[in-house]
Amino acid sequence: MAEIITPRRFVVGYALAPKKQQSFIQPSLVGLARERGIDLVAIDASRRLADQGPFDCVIHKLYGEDWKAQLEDFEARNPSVPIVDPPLAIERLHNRISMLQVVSELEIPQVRETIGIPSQVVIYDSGALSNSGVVGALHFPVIAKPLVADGSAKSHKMSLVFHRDALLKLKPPLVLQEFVNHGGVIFKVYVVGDYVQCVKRKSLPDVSEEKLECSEGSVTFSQVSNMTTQDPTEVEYYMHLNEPEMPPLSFLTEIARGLRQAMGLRLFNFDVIRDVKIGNRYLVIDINYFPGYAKMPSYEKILTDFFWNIVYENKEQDPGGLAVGDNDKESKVLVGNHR
Ligand SMILES: Nc1ncnc2c1ncn2[C@@H]1O[C@H](COP(=O)(O)OP(=O)(O)OP(=O)(O)O)[C@@H](O)[C@H]1O
Ligand SMILES: O=P(O)(O)O[C@H]1[C@H](OP(=O)(O)O)[C@@H](OP(=O)(O)O)[C@@H](O)[C@@H](O)[C@@H]1OP(=O)(O)O
Ligand SMILES: [Mg+2]
Ligand SMILES: [Mg+2]
Repeated sequence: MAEIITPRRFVVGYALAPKKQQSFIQPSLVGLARERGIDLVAIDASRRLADQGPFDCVIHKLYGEDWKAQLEDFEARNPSVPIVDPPLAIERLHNRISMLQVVSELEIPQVRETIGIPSQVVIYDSGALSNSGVVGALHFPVIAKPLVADGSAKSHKMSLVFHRDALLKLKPPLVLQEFVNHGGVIFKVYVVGDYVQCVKRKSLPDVSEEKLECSEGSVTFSQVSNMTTQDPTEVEYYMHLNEPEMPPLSFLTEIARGLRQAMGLRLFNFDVIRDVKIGNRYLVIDINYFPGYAKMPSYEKILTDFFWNIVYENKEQDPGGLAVGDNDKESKVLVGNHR
């Protein structure tokens, strides 16, 4: 009698905060993954991880020592199950200094375009805010960013500071980063393993020397690139978003590859601005772990391919089952507008 071989199914366990789960785990993603033999299963973070599963891969974006300990325990018991990504590697992105350090250390060809980070200083205590030795070399305006980037609303609250005296009311620990005029547009570069996609987003408008002189103190803002508006006066602004040229794809791909390797991370995005004074000078200003992928066109296919590659590569040698779907290992790059 002929033997019936049932295609092997894989389970990707996900541990995400409720808001992230709602935006990322869309029925369209769950459905496409299911068709390719991958079941996405929620992990209950309030229960012991090692008691859940079995999983062929774990993806996660949760903070705190408890969760880290859960992952360590799980890894010790299931050494062959990939955890995407290692908590230690993710932690580098929870501090805005260590986050950008890796950009300064990138070793990529910089022939026509160059990459760097804005000048910045870290401030641990209020005294340093009035210390010329610390803030004296900064060119204003500057952006004051909370040092810690832990996903809280507080960690996204920033101030654009026009003059030195306005620094005194800020609450350390923070990073003072020079504001670089960049034409009001940022490029968000999404990385999913080998895959790279760049979208344009709204940013803060440029600050002219005249505006700097007549502006007082500072203004606060939060997550400006995620803001949508109904205001008709901004319609014109949005139309201009289509105008700026994208950075060259090959250049962004090189940066993405360099960052991926240096950080040991597969799921992240980075924000890039182009210095208006030096047209081919690009600056990385932010790197985010497991960003809002659902805002990326075709995210379902991109993420399903990613999961498939991980579980298939891991189980290729496994005699216990037969995998389904196609294994597309090619690195892809796509450029488009924010949907
Ligand atoms: N050095 C800079 N020069 C000019 N604009 C900047 C600079 N740093 C930040 N910005 C602007 O401020 C916004 C917020 O900064 P940043 O990306 O560091 O914050 P975030 O809260 O971590 O953002 P995200 O929501 O992407 O995590 C940027 O999207 C950009 O519009
Ligand atoms: O949902 P989360 O809480 O993870 O929010 C992340 C948000 O994704 P979302 O669009 O799904 O809200 C990201 O947006 P894009 O860069 O893709 O625009 C970015 O703002 C991250 O910094 C946020 O992560 P956090 O820094 O707060 O940890
Ligand atoms: Mg950002
Ligand atoms: Mg960020």
